[in-house]
Amino acid sequence: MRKVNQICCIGAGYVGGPTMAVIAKQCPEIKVNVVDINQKRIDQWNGENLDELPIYEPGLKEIIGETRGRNLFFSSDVDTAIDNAELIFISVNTPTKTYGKGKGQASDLKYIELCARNIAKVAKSDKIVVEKSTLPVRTAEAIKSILDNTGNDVNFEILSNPEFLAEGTAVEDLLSADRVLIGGAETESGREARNILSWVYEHWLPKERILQTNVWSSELSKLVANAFLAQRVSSINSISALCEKTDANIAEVSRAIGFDSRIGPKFLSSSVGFGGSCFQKDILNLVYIAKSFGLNEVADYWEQVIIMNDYQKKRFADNIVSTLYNTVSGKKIAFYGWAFKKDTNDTRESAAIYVADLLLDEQAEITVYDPKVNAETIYKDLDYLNSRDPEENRKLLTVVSDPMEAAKDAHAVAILTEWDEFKTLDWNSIYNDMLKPAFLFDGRRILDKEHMEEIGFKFYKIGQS
Ligand SMILES: NC(=O)C1=CN([C@@H]2O[C@H](COP(=O)(O)OP(=O)(O)OC[C@H]3O[C@@H](n4cnc5c(N)ncnc54)[C@H](O)[C@@H]3O)[C@@H](O)[C@H]2O)C=CC1
Ligand SMILES: O=C(O)[C@H]1O[C@H](OP(=O)(O)OP(=O)(O)OC[C@H]2O[C@@H](n3ccc(=O)[nH]c3=O)[C@H](O)[C@@H]2O)[C@H](O)[C@@H](O)[C@@H]1O
Repeated sequence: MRKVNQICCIGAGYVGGPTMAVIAKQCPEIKVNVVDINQKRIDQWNGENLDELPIYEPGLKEIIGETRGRNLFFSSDVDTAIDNAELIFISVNTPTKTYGKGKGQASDLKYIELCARNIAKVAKSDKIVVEKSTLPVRTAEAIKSILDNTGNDVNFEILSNPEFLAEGTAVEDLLSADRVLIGGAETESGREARNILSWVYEHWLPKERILQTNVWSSELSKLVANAFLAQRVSSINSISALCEKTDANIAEVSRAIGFDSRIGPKFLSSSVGFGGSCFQKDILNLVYIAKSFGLNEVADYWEQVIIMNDYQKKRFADNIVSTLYNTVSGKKIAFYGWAFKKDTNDTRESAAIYVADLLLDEQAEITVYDPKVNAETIYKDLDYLNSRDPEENRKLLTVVSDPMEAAKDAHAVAILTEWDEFKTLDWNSIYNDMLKPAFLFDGRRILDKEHMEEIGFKFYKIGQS
């Protein structure tokens, strides 16, 4: 079987960086070039200080330390990397469109198309092009058409190889993936290409976990996997609202249903709402695709997952306002956490952004503490919503590097991210430093209600009355 010596990955982001680092670690004989047009990001990947990589993921800096300069290279020289590689991963962003047809729902494929055109322009020898980005079903057709019609008469084989890692556990997820999915054409060259990609993963994963399908099943499965995962979160969050009205406890309900092996215990933690760059984007894309085929009932069914998630974020913010005597104007509210989940510095679509925005509309004064997210990112997230002048955002919201400072003289503390360190804060001191009554809103269910009430807090925990 043919093997490959050089791999290139276009896109050095949350997927490209960790995925290629793990491939480089597990396949020392393969040279892996990760390229990006964002020079700043490349410089950060190449930086001396491994604590300042552009992406924070547990275990990542150790792997970068081991492989960078050995068989893992980061560069902005996209063309040379394409030219040298036999296998090219496309791992660029595919955000929701913000303009034109499909605005607000369809995926924006302009970066994908640019990559395809770049490959077509540069390639002088046969290439296997791998869709690593999450793409609408049948995108491979468009990529193939661009490559075949504008190329230099070389043969391109397109594979779909969606990524299933979750942020915060990316390295672990890559090293012991539940499965790797490879979709390819049912032709001799298609099968050969699939086997070559499978060989890369077989360096560390058992062959039974490497699934091969046709391209369209692979592309669609990625959207469906995210839709099913998000649906579980919205389902349990819908029930959290009911628990708060009925004295049932969402943790007990989750546990009780999760014991059923057909349901299973994972992804049943009620929260302030799911965030992250992909759940919402991928479901909206699924909704758009269904609509474009006239499948309106299918589209409505999945759209409800997003509607429920928006409701959960709004419910949390509304509850803060109504509990604080129906006004938060001029009141200091401390936000613990801004990232969309623990162990990542990623804030894309984080529930915290939307909760903050709703409270800022009510003229609250918010002070944010997050162990991994900086002020620049937080302001960028808020400004992006365009709800008020950027100066107003900076006036009403401050960012601090100490949780005690955030809580000082606050009317309320709200937990937006489940960082482990929040569980062991000195909650007695926090209580003492706050105005009374001191309100505590646990949007991640990480604190013990009885204990917090013993300290003196007026405590609200999502999914529990
Ligand atoms: N973030 C995650 O946990 C996961 C993301 N995905 C999917 O993977 C894809 C990438 O996501 P992320 O890594 O989070 O995005 P990201 O935004 O972190 O990284 C994408 C990178 O691609 C670069 N880029 C864009 N166009 C380029 C071009 N023409 N040439 C070279 N570089 C270019 C950008 O500068 C950026 O650094 C998306 O389709 C996403 O849906 C899939 C699984 C997990
Ligand atoms: O395509 C993607 O981008 C990735 O999306 C998710 O990964 P990620 O968004 O990084 O993180 P998750 O652990 O799935 O969490 C997503 C959101 O749901 C929330 N969540 C998760 C689980 C849960 O029980 N409750 C809950 O509120 C999290 O706090 C977070 O805000 C999927 O889990 C990955 O398999 C997928 O590859």
